[in-house]
Amino acid sequence: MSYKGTDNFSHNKPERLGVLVTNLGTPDAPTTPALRRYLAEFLWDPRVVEVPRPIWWMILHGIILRIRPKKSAQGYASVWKPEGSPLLIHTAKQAEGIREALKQKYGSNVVVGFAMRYGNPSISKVLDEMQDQGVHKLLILPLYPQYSASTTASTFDAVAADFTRRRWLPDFRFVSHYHDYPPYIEAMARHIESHWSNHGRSDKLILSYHGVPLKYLKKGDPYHCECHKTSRLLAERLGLSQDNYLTTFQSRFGNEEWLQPYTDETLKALPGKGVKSVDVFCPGFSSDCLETIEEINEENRGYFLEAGGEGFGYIPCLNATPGHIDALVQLVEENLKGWVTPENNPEELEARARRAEERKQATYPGRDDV
Ligand SMILES: C=CC1=C(C)c2cc3[nH]c(cc4nc(cc5[nH]c(cc1n2)c(C)c5CCC(=O)O)C(CCC(=O)O)=C4C)c(C)c3C=C
Ligand SMILES: [Fe+2]
Ligand SMILES: [Fe+2]
Repeated sequence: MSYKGTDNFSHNKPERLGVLVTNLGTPDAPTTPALRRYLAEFLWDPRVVEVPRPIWWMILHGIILRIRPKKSAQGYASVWKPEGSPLLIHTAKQAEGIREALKQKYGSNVVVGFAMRYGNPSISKVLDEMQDQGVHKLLILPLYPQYSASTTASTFDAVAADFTRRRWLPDFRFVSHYHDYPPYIEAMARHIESHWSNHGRSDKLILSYHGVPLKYLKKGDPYHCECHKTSRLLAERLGLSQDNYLTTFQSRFGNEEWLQPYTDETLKALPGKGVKSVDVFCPGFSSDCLETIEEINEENRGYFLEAGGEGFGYIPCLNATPGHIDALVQLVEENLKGWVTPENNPEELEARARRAEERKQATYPGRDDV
C-alpha cells in the first residue's frame, strides 16, 4: 500500500487547525464538453440519483449526457462572469472572508480552504494542501444549511473516500447542518429587511429551496422538515404571518415527483389568486448560482409576469455579505471550541513570551540576567 504524503508526513510541524468550506461545484467552463464532464461526475453519485447502477448507467450515458450538457451550457453561458462561475466566485469570497476574520483572532494557526464536491478545486487537492501545511485538526463546513443525503452526506462520503489514500488522518469534525442556527436566521432576516428598505416590499415572500425527489423524504431524509423549520424561524423573526410567506421547491430534474409545492407552478398560479407582487429569496443556497440567477430571477420571473404578476423582486443570496460571513465565522468558532487553545496557537505562545519579556523589562529595566 502506498499513501499520499507518506514521505512528507511529519510529527514535528506546528499543529495547525484546518477549516474546509465546501459547496456543490460547478463546471470549469460554460461549454458542452465541460458540462458533460461535470454532469457525468455529479449525476453518477449514488447519493444524488438513487436508481440501481446498471439501469442508471444506461439512462445517464445513453440519454442524459447526450442531451443535457448542451442545454445546461447555454444556461451557464448566460450567468457566467469574466472571473468564472458565480458559485465559484462567491464561495471563494466566503472562504476569504472567514479566513480574514479567523486570522485576526488566531493568526496563522487556522488554515481556511475551500473545495467543491464535484469539479474544481477538488476536495483531494485542497486536502493535499492542508496536509502539507500541517493541519492536524480538521473542521469541514459544507455550505448547505439544510441537511440532505444528496448534498451533505455526499460531501462526507467524498472526504472519507479521500482519506483512504492518506496515511495522515486528522482529528475531524463535520457540520451536518445549520438550518436553525440563530446567527444564520438573523443574517437572512437583516438581509431581507435591508432589501425591503431599499426596494420596497411585495404582497408575499416566496422562500424557494432546491428540491429533491419526494421518495427521499419518504425514506427519511430530514431535508423537507429542515427547509420548513428555516422558513418558520425566518418568518417569525420577520414578523410575518402564515399568509405573508410560502415555502416552495425548485430545480426539478427528471419525471418523478419531487418535493411540492413547485416554485414555478406556484408563481404561475399566484396572480390568478390575487397576489400581484412577490419577493423571492432562496435560503438554502448560500451563493447565487445557475439555479437562482437563471432559474429564479430570469425563468420564474417570466412565468410570474406572464401570468399577470406586476412586481417580482429577487432578493440575492447571502453570498459574501458581511452579515453572512459573520454568521459563518460564529458557526466555525463554535465548532472549533476546545481545539483553539493557547497551547496549539504558535502566535499566542509568541505573544505570551513577549508579554513575559515586557513584564521583566518593566520590573528590572536594562537587566537581561533575570
Ligand atoms: C438529479 C438530481 C439532483 C438532486 C437530487 C439535486 C439536489 C440538490 N442540488 C442542490 C444545489 C445545487 N444544484 C445545482 C445544480 C444542479 N442540480 C442538479 C440536479 C440535482 N440536484 C443538476 C443536474 C444541476 C446542474 C445544472 C443543470 O444542468 O440544471 C446548483 C448550481 C451549481 C452551479 O454551478 O451554479 C446548486 C447550488 C441542493 C442544495 C440539493 C439538495 C438539497
Ligand atoms: Fe441540484
Ligand atoms: Fe435548474
